[in-house]
Amino acid sequence: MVEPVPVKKPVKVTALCELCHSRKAVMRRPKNLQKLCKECFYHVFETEIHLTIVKEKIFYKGERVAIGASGGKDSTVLASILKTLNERYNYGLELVLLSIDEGIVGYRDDSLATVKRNQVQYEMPLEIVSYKDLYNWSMDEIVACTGVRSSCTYCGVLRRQALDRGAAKLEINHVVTGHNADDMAETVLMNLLRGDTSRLESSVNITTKSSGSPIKRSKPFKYTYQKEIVLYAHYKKLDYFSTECTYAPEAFRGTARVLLKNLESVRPSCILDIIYSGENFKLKEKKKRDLNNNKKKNVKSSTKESDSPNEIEIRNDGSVSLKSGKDTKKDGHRCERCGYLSMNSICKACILLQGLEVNRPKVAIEGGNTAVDGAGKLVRTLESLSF
Ligand SMILES: Nc1ncnc2c1ncn2[C@@H]1O[C@H](COP(=O)(O)OP(=O)(O)OP(=O)(O)O)[C@@H](O)[C@H]1O
Repeated sequence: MVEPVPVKKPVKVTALCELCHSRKAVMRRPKNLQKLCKECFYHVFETEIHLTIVKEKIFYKGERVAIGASGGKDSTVLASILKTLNERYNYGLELVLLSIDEGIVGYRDDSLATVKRNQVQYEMPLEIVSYKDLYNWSMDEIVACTGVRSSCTYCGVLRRQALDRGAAKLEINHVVTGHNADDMAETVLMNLLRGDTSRLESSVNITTKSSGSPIKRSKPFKYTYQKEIVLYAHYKKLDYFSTECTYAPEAFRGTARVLLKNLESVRPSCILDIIYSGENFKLKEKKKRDLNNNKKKNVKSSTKESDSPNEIEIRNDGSVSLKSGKDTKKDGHRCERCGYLSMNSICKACILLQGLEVNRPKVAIEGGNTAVDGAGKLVRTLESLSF
């Protein structure tokens, strides 16, 4: 009997890193599928963020900067990398962690514990500002009053102001957040799909400001892929909190996220390409005016003009948008209710809070959770808000 010839298994050639050509590649870089070793990945990841900071002139030497620290992966990597770059390139920044406690039991209390550990790990001071102290409402109470569906709108408006107020308390004029390229591309897609061309134009700015506020907000991760942030945090063994917020993500953003993930899987560069398209989108002046006029017609529920300059718009997907009205003032004006800087006579946070106050006794009497999911109920809730 003839012995079978042993089949030689092909020798597995381990891929070498495409940058250093000497170390073993351990990953395919999500942005361009390049095979890289860990060290080269750290190098390109950190250098690209440094180049964005320099090119966009995000900081000036000696600036005091507050890092919006939620304890999640993005802001934890942001704190870690700003510490590294600040030391490596001598930016001369004074970095402070600024956390907002929205009052979401079982979520924010746990993530704040992470930020407190980060405070020690990165040797940065930490300031915590809570919704309850600022607004006398926690997010849990707000959701009990208005329902889950609009929670992101309330939380977003209140958080932006809370970050500004926290920074002002620290006498800091610049807040950086961990918003990344995926977040940017999602926002562009959402505005595009809604036909919200006026927002589309400004949604890709790397530095922004709330109306009337002296505090800048920047996004050093504007061109940084979420998957790379996760890989960096993983390889560097950073201490971060990975649980999703208890309340559902903004409904339409979730849809845009799924769409973006599908697009990314067939063409990784599409995230940057979408941002690039957003950056080059410019409205003609006449179009801008026409759009503003058309928007007024679409408003389903509006505040009394004499009482408040803002309007609430309920979109088809059930999400809520606050729009600036006619009574717009110049920078440096203060909200008539809370006294905080605002371009309108009443700031967006106060508009929302006033509506909530009307419903607070009802929630207390019913003693239960009035949270509702349906867009119809949300519309009724908003219609019942009086200003
Ligand atoms: N409670 C908070 N306190 C301070 N900053 C916050 C807070 N929540 C969000 N931010 C800032 O806004 C950025 C974007 O927040 P978002 O809610 O989209 O979370 P995310 O994409 O999961 O980010 P992260 O992973 O940092 O939590 C965060 O990276 C952080 O800089």
